[in-house]
Amino acid sequence: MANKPTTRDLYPTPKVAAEVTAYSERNSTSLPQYLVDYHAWVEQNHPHATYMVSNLQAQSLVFFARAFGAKRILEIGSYVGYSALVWAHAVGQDGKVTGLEFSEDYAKIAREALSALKPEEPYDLIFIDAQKSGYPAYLRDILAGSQPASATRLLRPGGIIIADNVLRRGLVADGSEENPNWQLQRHVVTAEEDLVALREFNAALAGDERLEALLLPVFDGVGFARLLD
Ligand SMILES: C[S@@+](CC[C@H](N)C(=O)[O-])C[C@H]1O[C@@H](n2cnc3c(N)ncnc32)[C@H](O)[C@@H]1O
Repeated sequence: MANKPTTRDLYPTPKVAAEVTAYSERNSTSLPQYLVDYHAWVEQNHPHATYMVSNLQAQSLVFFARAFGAKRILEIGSYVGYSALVWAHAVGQDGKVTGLEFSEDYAKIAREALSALKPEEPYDLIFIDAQKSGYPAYLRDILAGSQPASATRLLRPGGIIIADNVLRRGLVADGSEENPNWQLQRHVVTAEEDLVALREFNAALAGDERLEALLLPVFDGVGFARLLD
């Protein structure tokens, strides 16, 4: 019996993959026009526009947030606020979104900000989309800050963690030189320390008994976890 096709067999050329993405975007619930316009404006005016999630990924984030019933969202890594606006759209007027973004010495500032956060109510969803080498520390801080007995938890029981870019063009799973992205992307997109940190993060997500985890090979790799306690 033939094996099920892999992602590469399913979308074997960049053109097919682009058509599939555009088709999926058209056949998913639309984003409001102001979000699409803001994304396009950032693409035209900011040098690091590729930092942003795509519009299709934004559509998926809105869907997940609403399906999870998330009303209070913490985002680590906001850049110029596109995904924060997307979360705000997802949660609506009675929701709350907190975005963390650094200027200098970011990891330290963000970790301090994260540790200093004492929300009146725990968050329902935490989105990690910041400096990749910090992912294991963010996860440790989230778990330490969400102890079952604690009166001021960061993430509620049953709360969701979503982490972006956890596969880094496949280099996290296959960091060998045979991976064509090794030459192409390694020095542009990611550093070896990022790959090491992302492997540690993915293993921690899957291995922690307080979490139920799912790593989806969509976009640049999206890690999901549900906090059980
Ligand atoms: C991939 S971009 C975020 C993109 C944004 N989530 C979006 O989709 O529109 C990552 C951002 O995280 C910021 N950053 C990196 N490490 C951070 C940290 N430890 N705390 C807060 N912000 C951080 C960077 O300045 C950068 O703007």
